[in-house]
Amino acid sequence: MKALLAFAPLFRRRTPSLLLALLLSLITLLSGVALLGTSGWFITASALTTAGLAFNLFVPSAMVRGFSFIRILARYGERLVGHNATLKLLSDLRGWLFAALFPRLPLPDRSLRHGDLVSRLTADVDALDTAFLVAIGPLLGAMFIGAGMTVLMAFVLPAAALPYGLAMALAVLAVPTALVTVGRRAGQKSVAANADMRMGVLDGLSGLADLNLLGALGTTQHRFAETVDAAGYWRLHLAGLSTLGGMAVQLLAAVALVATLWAGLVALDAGQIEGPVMVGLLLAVLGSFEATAVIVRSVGKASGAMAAAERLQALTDIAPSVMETAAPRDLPQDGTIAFEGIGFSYDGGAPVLADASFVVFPGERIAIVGPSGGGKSTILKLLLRLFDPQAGQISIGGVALTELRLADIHAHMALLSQDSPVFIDTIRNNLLIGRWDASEDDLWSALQRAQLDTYVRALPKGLDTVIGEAGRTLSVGQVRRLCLARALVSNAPVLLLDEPTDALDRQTEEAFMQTLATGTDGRTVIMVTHASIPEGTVDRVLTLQNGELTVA
Ligand SMILES: Nc1ncnc2c1ncn2[C@@H]1O[C@H](COP(=O)(O)OP(=O)(O)OP(=O)(O)O)[C@@H](O)[C@H]1O
Repeated sequence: MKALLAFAPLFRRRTPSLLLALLLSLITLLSGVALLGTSGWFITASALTTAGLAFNLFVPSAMVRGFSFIRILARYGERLVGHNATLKLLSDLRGWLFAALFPRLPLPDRSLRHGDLVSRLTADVDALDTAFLVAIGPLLGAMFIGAGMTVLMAFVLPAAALPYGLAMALAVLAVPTALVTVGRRAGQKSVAANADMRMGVLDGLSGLADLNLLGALGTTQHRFAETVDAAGYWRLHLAGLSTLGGMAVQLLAAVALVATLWAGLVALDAGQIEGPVMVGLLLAVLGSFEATAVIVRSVGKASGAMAAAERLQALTDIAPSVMETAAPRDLPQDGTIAFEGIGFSYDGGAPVLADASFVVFPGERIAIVGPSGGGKSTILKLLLRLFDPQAGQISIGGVALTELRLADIHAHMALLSQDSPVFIDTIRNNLLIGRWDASEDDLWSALQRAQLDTYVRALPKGLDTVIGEAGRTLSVGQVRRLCLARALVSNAPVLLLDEPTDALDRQTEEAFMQTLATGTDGRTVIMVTHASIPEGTVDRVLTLQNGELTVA
């Protein structure tokens, strides 16, 4: 519940629409109760009146028609306004989540696998955005109807007011509270099992070929079946609780009905109430309990929403790997990058860098070589300020990275990482991510420097060819070259290239090195590589060994 309350500010932003939806839902419920009450009174009164001569048929029949008309319109309006507010809430929640997520990337928690993150980004957000519509709204509506009916009873049939009020309070407050308390664990387990199921599907699909080749498909299927069984078990558990809750509410409705009938008959005998009014009241009592049936159905959703809120909140508990400075300085004109006495280890583990230093002047091209796992890619991550070093300082033009805006640092340096992604989109749009206002000529020039222009020109749709998920319609080497072209399209004065020639054949690798020597338009280049570097490609080669950098 505390986690759910943490999202109150987001709900508050949509207060007017949510209040309107609540008002319309109240009108729907009230007209439903009034419709039943009036019908009961009308039918009984006309049956009791001889030949209907002394009874005015027109007023009650107009009321019945009026209430049913109001009910239809109010329900339609409630759905329209409520769903509109929910969709807006959905976009607010997604915005909140991405804003919370970005400063925490790359996530340190390795247990948070891709599928689990997808689950949080989709199912958990969905469970939370409908919390008002399916849980909070109906609960408030039923409370209002219950209170209103109790007041009405106090005037018309005082003896039934107390039992009715008690039964209603139990149905609206005690039953849902008990269900939420008892169903809390099942709600959490159900949300977690659903997330596991989603992870199983995503992992299974992406690793299907390997699992097949390794003969591990059976084991994976078996594990997936267990996850599905667990999800089914907890869902059944929640459904069972919901059924029990429904039974409890029906029982309370029966108690309220019998108490009203009892008190009504006594009052009728004493001449304190008229027969048609008593029948109308009885039907209104039945109608008012309809509002509580929705709550019971919603309790499962409410438990799910609470568990989802906890899982989303847990993301914000992860400390961001770097903190943005409160008073940032502007990027200096001088683009000299200084890496001075850097000591770094991941999460307090073994040191990756120890007293590593180098300086790159604007327009210089340097290569960093060294053994695998030595920390070369880590240097690029530190330059982008994805992590802060524990010792030493990294600066641009004499200003420490910690004093600059993260957005400025990221605009200043374009990265081609070992796992740079391509998106299910056209080649053009994949390139435009580098610079959204790049011209057609800029795109072709970058493709040519990345040695991909001949291939793209031969495609029937050229730049507008859609590449599949994760670039499936391209070879690994072509994906690398496309990502390289994207980095070249960007206007960033510094290019950080992590194994840019990885997966390229010898000929393309040599051509790329040539491009690097002549086609980087005077930009600063810091390249991490295992490839052999032809003479004249870079100004300096640094070797990273045992956490220290030396000139090769
Ligand atoms: N996010 C991370 N969390 C914890 N340890 C990490 C992380 N990233 C890298 N490491 C570890 O830090 C060390 C240096 O990794 P890094 O990727 O910088 O090496 P590298 O020299 O680029 O290797 P390669 O040439 O194989 O790409 C390795 O031991 C690696 O396991």
